[in-house]
Amino acid sequence: MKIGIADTTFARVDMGGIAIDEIRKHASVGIERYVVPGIKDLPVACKKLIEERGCDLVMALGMPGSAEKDRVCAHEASQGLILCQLLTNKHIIEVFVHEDEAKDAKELAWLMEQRTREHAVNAVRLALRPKDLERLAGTGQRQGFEDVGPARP
Ligand SMILES: Cc1nc2c(=O)[nH]c(=O)nc-2n(C[C@H](O)[C@H](O)[C@H](O)CO)c1C
Repeated sequence: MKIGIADTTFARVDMGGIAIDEIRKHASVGIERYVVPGIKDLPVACKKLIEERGCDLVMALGMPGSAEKDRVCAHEASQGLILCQLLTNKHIIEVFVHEDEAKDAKELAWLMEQRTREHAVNAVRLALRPKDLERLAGTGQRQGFEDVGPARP
């Protein structure tokens, strides 16, 4: 089992390093890292991690900025990542933290780390322990900020 980590230099936090640190706490798997300039470069990095470097699942980590052009960029990158999943039949866990989700740089750093770590656990579950995800179905999990919990009638 090999997990790929694709991340960017545009991000203001070392999301790839954090993801690798978290994965190593939960599983003994091979890890391949591929760093690109920005989120629009992630789809091909993921495809290469899967097709050329033998990854079974990839995490795509990035930080869209707060300008309108960055939001468009994030949407385009997401579409590329979805297409890559369909072309390769492998999961890509997209971990995007929009810069304006946080009120300041301190909260941004916290959110980027928290969301990355929680999705790294999801990546391990998806790759190795799918039953763990089944147990969490419908429980209102969120990555980063608080879970919202299940809705009750
Ligand atoms: C406008 C823009 N916004 C972002 C962004 O919010 N986050 C990010 O990671 N990268 C951005 N980029 C860079 C592109 O994703 C890409 O790296 C370049 O267009 C080079 O292919 C661009 C060009």
